[in-house]
Amino acid sequence: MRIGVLALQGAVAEHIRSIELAGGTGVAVKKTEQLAEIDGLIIPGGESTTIGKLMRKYGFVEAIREYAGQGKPVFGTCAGLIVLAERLEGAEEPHLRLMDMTVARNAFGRQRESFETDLDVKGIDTPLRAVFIRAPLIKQVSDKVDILSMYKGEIVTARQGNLLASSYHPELTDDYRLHELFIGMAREAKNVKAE
Ligand SMILES: NC(=O)CC[C@H](N)C(=O)O
Repeated sequence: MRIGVLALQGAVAEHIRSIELAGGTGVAVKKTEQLAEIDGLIIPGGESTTIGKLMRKYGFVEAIREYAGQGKPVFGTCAGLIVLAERLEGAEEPHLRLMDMTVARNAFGRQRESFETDLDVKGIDTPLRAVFIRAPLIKQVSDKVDILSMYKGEIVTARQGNLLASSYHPELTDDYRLHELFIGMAREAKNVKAE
């Protein structure tokens, strides 16, 4: 499976490394035309305001909405999760408005800016190592969204059909099982299309 990583800003090389560890081929996506050549897209962590601005500038908002609308898988991690949300808490403008959830940015406060933990994730048999960095939280989801993991009573991993989102960085450890799960989603989407 060829998995693209949106390469406008953020942790791009790290995601490509995890994709390759998980048995896929990682591609840095800098132009909208490249979406036609990939089986799934990851929107990395970084700074959602910057990623959102650059997405608008280079035509990615419409292009990714169309890509996801065709049933192709999209995975947002940390800032990427913020970018996927239908609603953001406060007065902030949402970006792609693809996943039916409300997200709070920088939800852990200053005292817990960054930390690592082991998370139980639906579909992964033993706890996943997760790195949280100025992480967002999913505050509310509609019934279209499947909750895959919680941390201290808060939602940190979710899936809505072909869309996957994590509050944390799954690409900063050697535990690439969430990438494996996403590659499985890409394989599934491709098979459905081929039938
Ligand atoms: N690690 C991250 O991606 C941090 C997200 C960042 N705090 C934001 O609001 O966009």
